Amino acid sequence: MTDHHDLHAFIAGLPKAELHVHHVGSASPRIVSELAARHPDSKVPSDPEALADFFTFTDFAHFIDVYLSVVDLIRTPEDVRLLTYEVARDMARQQIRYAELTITPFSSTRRGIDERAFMEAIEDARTAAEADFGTVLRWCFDIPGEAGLESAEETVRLATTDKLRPEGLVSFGLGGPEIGVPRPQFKPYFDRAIAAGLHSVPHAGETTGPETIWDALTDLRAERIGHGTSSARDPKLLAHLAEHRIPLEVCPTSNIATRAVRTLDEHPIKEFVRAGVVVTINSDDPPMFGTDLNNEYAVAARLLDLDERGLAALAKNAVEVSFLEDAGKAKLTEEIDTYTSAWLAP
Ligand SMILES: Nc1ncnc2c1ncn2[C@@H]1O[C@H](CCC(=O)c2cccc(C(=O)O)c2)[C@@H](O)[C@H]1O
Ligand SMILES: [Zn+2]
Repeated sequence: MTDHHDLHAFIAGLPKAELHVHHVGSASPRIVSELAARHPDSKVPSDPEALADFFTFTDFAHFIDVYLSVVDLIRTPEDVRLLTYEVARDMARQQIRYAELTITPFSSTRRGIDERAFMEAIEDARTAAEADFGTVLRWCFDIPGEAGLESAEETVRLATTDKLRPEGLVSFGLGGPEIGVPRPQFKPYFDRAIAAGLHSVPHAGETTGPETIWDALTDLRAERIGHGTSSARDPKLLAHLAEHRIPLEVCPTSNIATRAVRTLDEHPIKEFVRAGVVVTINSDDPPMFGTDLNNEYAVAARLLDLDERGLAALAKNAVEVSFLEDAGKAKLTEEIDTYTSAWLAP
């Protein structure tokens, strides 16, 4: 029988991949303070206690409001580089070896950051982070759906224009509120992104019902679903996800923080696994939700009653369904196996 403490230590050292985590949403209090000090007119508090209070949400709309006030702290290419590089440092401390970071370039270009300088800043941070911390980063550019089709056009343009498209870009997403923002209207933009070789990974069924997830599959040709929480209400959908091996990017603590799910014990992750759906564990906007990826693995261990082997299997799921190249996948999978065997050796 593994005790609780040992399992936490195991998770902390386990090499991991994260597939659903937002760029701005990963700004830790340390990073926020640094940005707030550069831009003292911002309404974001820099004191950690006041920040924890600021990061307590009444509902999803309130969360997006607060999220945008942190977006407002990112004003120059240097801010973008600092944020990206420091996020990678925080990831490396948790043994995150690979991450697909969701970036909303529209939010930065519409606030006046030059598009080329933006791309250079994230790419420079990516290269430096890999060299300095050993964490491999890839990008998902997402449309902030509520900002309308203008944001969709701008995002797909930035993602598919040869002179702009960053080397690390692997996928195309859709985020923000779902209520009142039907998915099918984004089909032409996803078609263009997919034609340019990007993978489709929209958020769906986080704050709306299973129909949104069907739309994401049918119209946006989703290869993985961000959250997909409400699929638990549709057995046919669960069977479809399982049969076609469409993974769900599950973010348990996020769902509680934004009030998409009432309590962790009511989280449907167990139903997903029971239905044979591939699940991956993710942190979404970790400092805003008072969590990190290690804590999300601990939550998953509790909800799914997992031991070390079960946790290693979850970590390997994420590697397998990631958009990392095959050699990188094989290397990280082997690292997970080696670590787990060494940990369990008598
Ligand atoms: N749990 C989440 N679920 C969904 N999305 C999440 C989650 N966490 C973080 N996001 C991010 O929030 C952004 C939302 C930004 C947005 O709605 C908006 C609307 C109008 C104007 C502007 C602007 O910038 O001017 C932005 C998304 O693109 C996404 O990357
Ligand atoms: Zn998300």
